[in-house]
Amino acid sequence: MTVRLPSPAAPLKIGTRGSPLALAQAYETRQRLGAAFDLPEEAFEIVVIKVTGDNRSMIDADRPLKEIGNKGLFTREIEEALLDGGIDIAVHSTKDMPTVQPDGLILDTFLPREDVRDAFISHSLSRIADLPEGAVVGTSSLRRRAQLLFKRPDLNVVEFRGNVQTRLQKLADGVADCTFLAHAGLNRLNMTDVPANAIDPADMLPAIAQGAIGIERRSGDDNTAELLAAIHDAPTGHRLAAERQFLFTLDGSCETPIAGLATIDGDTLTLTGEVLRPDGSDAITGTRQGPVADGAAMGTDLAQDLLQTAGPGFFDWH
Ligand SMILES: NCc1[nH]cc(CCC(=O)O)c1CC(=O)O
Repeated sequence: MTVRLPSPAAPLKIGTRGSPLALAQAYETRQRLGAAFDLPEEAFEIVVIKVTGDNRSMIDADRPLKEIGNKGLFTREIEEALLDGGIDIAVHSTKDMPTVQPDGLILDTFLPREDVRDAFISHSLSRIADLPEGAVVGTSSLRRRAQLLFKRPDLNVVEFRGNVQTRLQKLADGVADCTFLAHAGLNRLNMTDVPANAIDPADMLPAIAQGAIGIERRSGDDNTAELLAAIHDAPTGHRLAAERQFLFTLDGSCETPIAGLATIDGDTLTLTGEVLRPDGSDAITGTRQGPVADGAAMGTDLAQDLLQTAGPGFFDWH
């Protein structure tokens, strides 16, 4: 089959949320598709879709899965547009995506991954270890909160809601001594003036799929599948298969903060995962290593192992 290319008369409709980060990700997708098939910008139409999550103050992929995870708070309207044919593809931060897609939709295209690390943001300090006893940390991420309290029970964690700009303003106002953001977001928005220092994943394991743009399509749409195959990054796909299968298998314990990261070195994939009690009183980590193609099986195995170690009481915290 020869692929049918979009054109200015019949553009490929790219659906996205309207936030600056979401738009930057949609533009990157358009740019990569344009370059792969030598197409002008006008062969693509960016369709901005307002989503339920955008009306809420606490948008964060690190919320408990029970709150957002498989309800797809951020994605429902976009997925409806995709199913309706109002758009042809949907561009997402994979970190915000449920591990299971609605019937009729497939999420299997991933762009080359950006920086996976969290960034430490502070006007006066450069790393977590610099925080004085009792320092105030601003974050609404359950994961970051639990990870920090696990290592530093002395810290005072306060809620930091809203978008990147709002959170940075709070920091400038002195509401907290530091905050945290995914470094990928800062990079994609070219926010070079933000006082950010990348944190080693050994010190703060990132969220599943952090830094990875994922593109969703209709399952029967073979032409679009063929277009997307040209921009899919296989190593990123293998890493996310491991991380997202780990998350999927943990799904039953949906109130718990979860972190995970897969890396590839030659033919070997290494998956590290972490589950924590939300108050940071306990954390369990583990690692699996194996052939790149076995990532999903390693994700299942590691998750089952951590659940076993955690035992039934681990996730009862309230
Ligand atoms: N929680 C919202 C969200 N979803 C994706 C990113 C950053 C980009 C990415 O990880 O791909 C962010 C912001 C953040 O966590 O600082």
